[in-house]
Amino acid sequence: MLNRSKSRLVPLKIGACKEGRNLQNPAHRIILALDVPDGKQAERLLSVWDDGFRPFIKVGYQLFFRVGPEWVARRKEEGYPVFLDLKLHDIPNTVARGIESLCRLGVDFVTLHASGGRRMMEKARETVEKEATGSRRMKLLAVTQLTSTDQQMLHEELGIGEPLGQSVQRLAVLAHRSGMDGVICSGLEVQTVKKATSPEFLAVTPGIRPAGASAHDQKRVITPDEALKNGADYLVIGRPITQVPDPKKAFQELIESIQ
Ligand SMILES: O=c1ccn([C@@H]2O[C@H](COP(=O)(O)O)[C@@H](O)[C@H]2O)c(=O)[nH]1
Repeated sequence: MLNRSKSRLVPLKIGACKEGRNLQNPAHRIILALDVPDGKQAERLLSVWDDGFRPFIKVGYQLFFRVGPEWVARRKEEGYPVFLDLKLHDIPNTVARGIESLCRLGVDFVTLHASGGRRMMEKARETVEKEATGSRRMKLLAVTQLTSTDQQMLHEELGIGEPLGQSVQRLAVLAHRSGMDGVICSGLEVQTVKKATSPEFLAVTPGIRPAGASAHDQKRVITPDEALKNGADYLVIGRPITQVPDPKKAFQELIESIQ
């Protein structure tokens, strides 16, 4: 439960996060994107793991705008590691104040756009430091270029002239220098990102597709196995698990493909 004894929500005990999870276990490297319309459907999906296993869950716009922070806080209370994928992007002060509110939920990861710039990211980092409880601090991940962006879109729609790989690398370096804990990038770019920053700098990779699966709207896709071989720390996977008749089986097959 949320502790409301003071005037604000007190962070809940963390069930698991990178430090608390055994990353030798491939199941702990998968982050399940809970892109479903409401809390009931999300809970039904999570209930397939009736053996006590708590997958790392990612809550994005669709679910968060429907269920709100209390639902997220409850999942933390139940022991789910939580990645809140809100991709914050605004003036530094507004992002910092938003981060301040999110820190109270005790979630593990939050995203913001690296293209918001150095000052925005630095202020976000200062805020999570200030709000940290004990050794526990929410981690900040900066989105480099969305995995739905390809070279043509980068040039023609976003007006960015540099090659896509170079843009990802440049934003990753900026994020690293601005105090971020890691980036969101494609599994195709992990080696470049780690080389340009540090091996400890987290590479969290969406756009994961088992061989032969539909890419949907993703452009820079890679198989789970290849992403891990490239050094990805976590694989974000949604539709290949959530949009199939047997999500537990799909999850299990993904794990087997990377073991
Ligand atoms: O660059 C990005 C940043 C975030 N995402 C999110 O990851 C999942 C991917 O879902 P799939 O169904 O496996 O494609 C989704 O929630 C995105 O919002 C991303 O794909 N790319």
